[in-house]
Amino acid sequence: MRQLRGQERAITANRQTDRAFADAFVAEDEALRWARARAHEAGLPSVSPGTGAALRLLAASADAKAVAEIGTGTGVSGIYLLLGMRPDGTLTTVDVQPEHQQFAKAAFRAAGFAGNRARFIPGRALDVLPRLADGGYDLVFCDGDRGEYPDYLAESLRLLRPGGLVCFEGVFADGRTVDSGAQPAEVQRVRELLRTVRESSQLLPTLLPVGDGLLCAVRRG
Ligand SMILES: C[S@@+](CC[C@H](N)C(=O)[O-])C[C@H]1O[C@@H](n2cnc3c(N)ncnc32)[C@H](O)[C@@H]1O
Repeated sequence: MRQLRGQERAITANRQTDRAFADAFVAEDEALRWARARAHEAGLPSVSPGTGAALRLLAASADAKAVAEIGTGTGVSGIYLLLGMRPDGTLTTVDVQPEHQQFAKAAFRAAGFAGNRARFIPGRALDVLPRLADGGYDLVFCDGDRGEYPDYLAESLRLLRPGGLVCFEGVFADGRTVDSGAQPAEVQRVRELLRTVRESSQLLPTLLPVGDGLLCAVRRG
């Protein structure tokens, strides 16, 4: 392997330090720590504190009343979204594994959210999303199967109201998205998503370097 020179090493270290600093900037309470611990036990990734805080901020600035989430997991991202949403807002969250959703349900309760703040739908995203209302959502957060991200985009554009936001977690794919070596189909689908979002005249995008990369775009009015 090529040896890193001093300056390159310094840049790498600074980026890692900055990322860790941004994550440590976010204070997580007992409910979030509990949800993270359940994810860790199940071998499941959950959004980083920095990504969670970005989602909370986006939900708040969109004054979100209706949010759809693909990939409930154990509820880490869901807690952040609920914290940013209006107090009368509802999170509709989809996961193919109902046992993950049971943990999320308990985590939302521990975080102090009333039961009617979240609607849990078990099932595969591409089976469930077509049943959700056109234009009925202020924000759609995608954190399910990366190989399906371009399909989630098509569904999200239908679900979002004009001015609504779509976000995709993990678009760096642990550095594989920018790696010039051969990559699996899942990474190629993420690249396809990035191209489509960047070239769409319907969307105003940005790629936030939080966690494993959070691609966000506003659907133009
Ligand atoms: C990375 S985890 C989600 C973590 C969660 N967003 C959090 O931060 O706590 C991905 C979740 O997506 C679910 N999933 C995977 N493929 C799916 C699909 N096709 N449809 C719905 N859910 C899916 C998995 O069961 C898993 O719970």
